[in-house]
Amino acid sequence: MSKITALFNELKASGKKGLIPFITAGDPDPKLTVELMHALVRGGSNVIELGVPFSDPMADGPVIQRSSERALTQGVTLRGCLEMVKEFRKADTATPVVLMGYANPVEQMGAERFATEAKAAGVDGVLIVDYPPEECVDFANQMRAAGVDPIFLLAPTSSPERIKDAAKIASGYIYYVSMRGVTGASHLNTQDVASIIPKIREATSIPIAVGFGINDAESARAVSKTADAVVIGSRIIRLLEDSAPGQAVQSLETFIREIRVALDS
Ligand SMILES: O=P(O)(O)OC[C@@H](O)[C@@H](O)c1c[nH]c2ccccc12
Repeated sequence: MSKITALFNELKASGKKGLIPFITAGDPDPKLTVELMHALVRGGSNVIELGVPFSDPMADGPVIQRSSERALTQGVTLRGCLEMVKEFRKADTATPVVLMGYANPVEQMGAERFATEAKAAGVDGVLIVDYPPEECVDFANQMRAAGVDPIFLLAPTSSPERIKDAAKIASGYIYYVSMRGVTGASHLNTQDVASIIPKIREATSIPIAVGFGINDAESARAVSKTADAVVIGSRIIRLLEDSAPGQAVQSLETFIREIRVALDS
């Protein structure tokens, strides 16, 4: 059983919901990423979604675009991201890490090689934004063969066929994007989310994480009523942008703890 699956089983058994924060590898400073990852865990995160910076992140809003640019300016590559996971694993072998990114860097490395190197570095899951489930059966199988969970996105616009395709090939969890548009939007409608999740559950028993537009304790708690886990990205990146130098790690831990408390209450 994969580490991600085991984690969701544990959460379910204890009646808890998963907290999945997103940070971009290398932002604000490549030297800080591993420390930020540990702060996320101390605050009560269950899975870390680590973004591989990319020059043309079409699914991302301005906040994560800026974050990606800052990381790229400092020379962060896919290999560099894998090095960071390796470094993180020296002190934390338990917390699942999901690498999130776009197809281009993965294709440059080659999917097979990527799968092996990701696994060797300690990556547990991969989410490639521009890989739709129906076109990625081989990719999903390659990842699974290497022991890495392939995670796919579903959206309000996903057809019943696509939901079925994703259910067939995904493992770990399915990522339901709460709304149309890009990351960092501010018009989350938790009622809409609540009405679609049962439809996905009809097609699959894989846990469902929901992201896009969750930016505080209240929205996290509301979404967690129907989802198995919540993903928070842009709000965290903004918090890192706004932190005084030297304060980022502590502010992040404090913010995550606040969300943890809300999810558990
Ligand atoms: O930023 P938000 O609205 O909190 O959404 C999560 C999101 O940032 C993270 O999961 C993510 C970052 N880039 C993505 C691209 C596609 C899907 C998801 C993502």
